[in-house]
Amino acid sequence: MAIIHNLGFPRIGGRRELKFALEKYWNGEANAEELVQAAQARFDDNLSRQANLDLQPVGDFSLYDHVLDHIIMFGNTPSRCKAGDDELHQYFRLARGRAPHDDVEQQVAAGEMTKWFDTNYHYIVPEFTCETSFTLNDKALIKQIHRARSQGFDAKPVVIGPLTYLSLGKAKDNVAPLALLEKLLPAYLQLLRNISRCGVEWVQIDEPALVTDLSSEWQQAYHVAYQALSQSPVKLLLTTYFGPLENNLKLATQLPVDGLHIDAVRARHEVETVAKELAPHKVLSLGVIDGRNIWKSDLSATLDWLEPVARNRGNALWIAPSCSLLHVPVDLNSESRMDPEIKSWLAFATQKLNEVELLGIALNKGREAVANQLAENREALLRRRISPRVHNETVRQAVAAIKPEDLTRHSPFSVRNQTHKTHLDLPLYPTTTIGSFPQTSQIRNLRRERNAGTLSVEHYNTAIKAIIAECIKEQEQLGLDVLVHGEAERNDMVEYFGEQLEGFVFTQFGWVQSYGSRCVKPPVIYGDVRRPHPMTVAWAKYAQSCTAKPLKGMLTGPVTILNWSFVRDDQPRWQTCQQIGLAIRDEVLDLEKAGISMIQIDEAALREGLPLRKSGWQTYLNWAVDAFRLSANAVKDATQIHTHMCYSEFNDIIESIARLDADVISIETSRSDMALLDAFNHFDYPNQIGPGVYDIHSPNTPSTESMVYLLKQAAGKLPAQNLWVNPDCGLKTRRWDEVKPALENMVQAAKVLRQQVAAA
Ligand SMILES: Nc1nc2c(c(=O)[nH]1)N[C@@H](CNc1ccc(C(=O)N[C@@H](CCC(=O)N[C@@H](CCC(=O)N[C@@H](CCC(=O)O)C(=O)O)C(=O)O)C(=O)O)cc1)CN2
Ligand code: MET
Ligand SMILES: [Zn+2]
Repeated sequence: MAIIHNLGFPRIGGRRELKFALEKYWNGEANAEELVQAAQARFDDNLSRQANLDLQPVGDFSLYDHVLDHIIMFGNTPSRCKAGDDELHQYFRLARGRAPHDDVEQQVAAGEMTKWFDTNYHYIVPEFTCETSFTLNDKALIKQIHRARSQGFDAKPVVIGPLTYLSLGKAKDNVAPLALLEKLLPAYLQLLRNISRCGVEWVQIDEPALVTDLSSEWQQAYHVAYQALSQSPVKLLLTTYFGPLENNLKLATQLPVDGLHIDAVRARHEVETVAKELAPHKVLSLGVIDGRNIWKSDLSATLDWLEPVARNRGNALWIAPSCSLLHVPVDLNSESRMDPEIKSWLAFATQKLNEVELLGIALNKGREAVANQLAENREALLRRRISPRVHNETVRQAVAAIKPEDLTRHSPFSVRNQTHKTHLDLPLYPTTTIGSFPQTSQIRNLRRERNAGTLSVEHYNTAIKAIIAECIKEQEQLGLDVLVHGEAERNDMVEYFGEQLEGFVFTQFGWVQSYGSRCVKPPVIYGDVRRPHPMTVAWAKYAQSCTAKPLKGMLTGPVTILNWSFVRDDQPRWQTCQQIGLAIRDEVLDLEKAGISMIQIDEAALREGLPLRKSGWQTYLNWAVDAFRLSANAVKDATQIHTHMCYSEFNDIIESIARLDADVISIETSRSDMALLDAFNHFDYPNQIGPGVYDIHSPNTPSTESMVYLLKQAAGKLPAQNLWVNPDCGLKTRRWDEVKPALENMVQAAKVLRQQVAAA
């Protein structure tokens, strides 16, 4: 009998119930008890949606972030967050720099956030020092296990494994995270003992780091760790996902655990080898349904290869989605407005579990038992394959006509830079922002009413124009040098473009958690991409008409649109990216024609698209950078191209960053004390850079002094005439009463630096 299970379920809720509960709590509109109640309702609902599985994951649920939960669980909370002993307050201080009702003295620097492997999910980075020690505090997890079991579920706790946990963290001094393993293992062993006492048989221990490049030291540490954990009274399912094991395959199959889960979507080619290497008494869990995309699986094709594996493995075969379903929306059935043809090609989390269930029945009872469902599935896939809506000959021809010179600016940067100096008339340390200004509830309500049809498009547009005019006025009053229109008309920097491009569909409720309470609705790219009409030109023109200062046109780049969408799986990603690149190129040229002299093309997701293994990097970077260049480089010398990237660890890809050849790049650096600029320094990066001087993810106000300090650091690493002054990222998640004092201080910081240069 094959066992069916799941690795994790989205926790934010199909209607983002958890988001709204969190934000109410943070704003003081709800108390802790109400927050906990809302969270329990989500927890219960998630379990009931997984009732048909043999085992239900527990511990995948989290109030904010599951890595943060582990930081708390292992007593790894940084001391700055510990004022008072309220654990929930400590939790949110580390998450976002403050707890509800914290006064200024209690506010702290939030924990650094970074991307969870190659996803658009962000986790809070564990902090390690030589002093770090671990004390187990597993109340929260144990409570969840009891809650699930008391409702009759066969709870399978999900825990991040010790080595992945250590590899996710960051050393705050010269400690080597691996040196902490010895101190960490007793806490893990105690945790597993406590879990066992709840009556649990299996624990899913996640080690996705096993699909990344590991040094021999780290490989060796896996032996040490799992030898120690083999004393655990519960059975361990060592769980890997997001890619093939490659040179870690032998290691993973030999560790003394009771079972191994592999991503049989991204590592389909390793299934037979793993099945052979893994001792026959061990459980082999195959992640056969793609947890990273929203297409229906080809169930019959899966069964074709799965049945022989199942026959050989007997009772020791489990099946599941490839990874946690955190990265896909909850339920396709909520999409009442979606084109029915396209909808029939898709599966969200709930539907994916249904697919796992069907495969389980087919394996256990024979395909006849689900013959109708299999036939329906085949039919849907066939219709998708032959649908005329997927192919567009005009797009194919435009792509075929791309010439190498289309990717290159007319003149090199040094020449363009001179032109910009004469045309743009900017001070030293020019100040600007990254694009978005607060997305107030007024803006969101306008959009909701427009979507509901209770507000006409004209009225909506008029209202948004007024907001843009107001935003421009605020920026002028703040004394910023280069203005933006503020992105009020955009629901999201990717979805907004997806809604206007052919080849995309968008959802109503396809929410995916990005970090904490923040969600995105990734659009679905199902066909060839074409831009039927300009997407941003009218707004940019209007905004420029409101001011004599230069205004940056604001676009999202092809790589970021690709990486933050659900992408078609019937052609290589680079081809889709190239098509998007052409669409954005058209938009760039239309903006230029409309008199916009600075155009920012955000590539926030360039880095996160890197394959997990270094061996795949160069190929990706080649086509990704080319797609950006295709979109950006048709402009005249006089036009200044900006780009923006957040979470910018650039040391290892600086050559590709330089090859983008953007005139100005703004990057996230404030949480890392400008250390990220070293790459630009060592490389002698010639173009201009705006290192972010304050962290926009925290509601706290940055002081002028803190920003002067950071700018001086920057000026020590790069020539002052190349530096811009801007926040780390867009301001859409902040309130105006947070943004105004922060930008006031930022403009002041630039003035201080200019005065110091003048005095020198
Ligand atoms: N795609 C993407 N990925 C990204 C980023 C990004 O900006 N986009 N940035 C980084 C992550 N940062 C992020 C920062 C902010 C938000 C964010 O603010 N998301 C919004 C949703 C944005 C959205 O689509 N809003 C819609 C829906 C509005 C809405 O909720 N309407 C309510 C009205 C109530 C209200 O919000 O006041 C309703 O219909 O009930 C709109 O503006 O139209 C949120 O969670 O709140 C997400 C990610 C990295 N990955
Ligand atoms: N222009 C965008 C903004 O300011 C860039 C955000 S990068 C996640 O919101
Ligand atoms: Zn950003």
